[in-house]
Amino acid sequence: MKLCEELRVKFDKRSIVVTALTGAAAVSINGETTAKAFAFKREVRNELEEFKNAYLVIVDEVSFASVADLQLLDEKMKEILDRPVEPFGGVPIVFSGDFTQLSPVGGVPLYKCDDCITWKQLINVFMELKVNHRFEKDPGWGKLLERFRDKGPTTDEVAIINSRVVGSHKGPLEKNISPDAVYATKTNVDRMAINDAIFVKYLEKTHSTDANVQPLMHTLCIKAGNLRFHVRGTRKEYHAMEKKALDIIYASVGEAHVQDKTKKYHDPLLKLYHGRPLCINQNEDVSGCIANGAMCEFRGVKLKPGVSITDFETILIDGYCVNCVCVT
Ligand SMILES: Nc1ncnc2c1ncn2[C@@H]1O[C@H](COP(=O)(O)OP(=O)(O)OP(=O)(O)O)[C@@H](O)[C@H]1O
Repeated sequence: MKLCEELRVKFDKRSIVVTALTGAAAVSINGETTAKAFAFKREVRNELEEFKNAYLVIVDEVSFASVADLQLLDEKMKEILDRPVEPFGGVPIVFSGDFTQLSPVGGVPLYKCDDCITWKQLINVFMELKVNHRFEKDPGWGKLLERFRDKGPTTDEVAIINSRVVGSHKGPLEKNISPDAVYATKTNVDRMAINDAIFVKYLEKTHSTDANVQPLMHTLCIKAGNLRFHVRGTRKEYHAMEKKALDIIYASVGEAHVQDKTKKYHDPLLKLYHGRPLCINQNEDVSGCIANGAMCEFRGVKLKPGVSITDFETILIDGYCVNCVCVT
């Protein structure tokens, strides 16, 4: 920016359009999602003025882009920049990413389509970064992961990886693991089980099993109040559930199982305490870091008008008394 000032070249917030395919990736580079910057989900308004000084676009985590995404980017950039013939509206793009990481959800990955002109014919420079800075303090582990990525691990390497599994007979003890360690799970059901176990451990340390002791206010469960079941064979018939069925759902069913009509997942019983790490699941304000996949921590809830703490009920979780509020 300083250099542009010196050269008297206009530099504004659209001179370099910093984007990433996912909200979480966009947050980590102080950018926005590619979809938001280039109107993937809406009509193009008159945005030429805003983008007239754009001379570079960055699209990070390109492995998440499908062939359709790239074609849409090409179309939208042509339309926004009012240059319908020039590929991507004539603005150079830097795509960065690693195709051995995650692929697009429900689309064809770019490397699988030979007819994708926007990808196969328009890329004119390819740079591979070969220095791995991430593992500077543990180069042996870095090399092992590199081989894992390229060819798959050897038998000896599998043994080394397994020796680091927490809870295994050879691996480190749970008490020696840093409190900010994160779990990697294969499925959402595994994630739910770990989250529930962490919550119960927290209750063991902080809560009472005595019904006469007032539950602590730093912990709160939020219960979905309008759970109904869909009558099989009908399109729109829903029935209320009996208390017994509801209790089973609150106790044993989680966000990985419950979808609403719009296919969004919901936890029937959200278990929260002050400081609990959470993952945001919507792109609310990507430039303000409130983006899908970004981490945050629970500080408190804003009750709806007309609801107060006198509406809290006490529920039992593994025998511990916990505050709960119902949302409908
Ligand atoms: N040139 C460099 N000198 C020193 N450290 C660096 C350099 N480049 C990157 N790093 C460090 O290496 C780590 C990984 O960098 P970065 O997140 O940019 O890599 P990446 O390839 O984009 O990773 P990902 O695959 O997760 O997107 C970071 O901790 C970063 O600070």
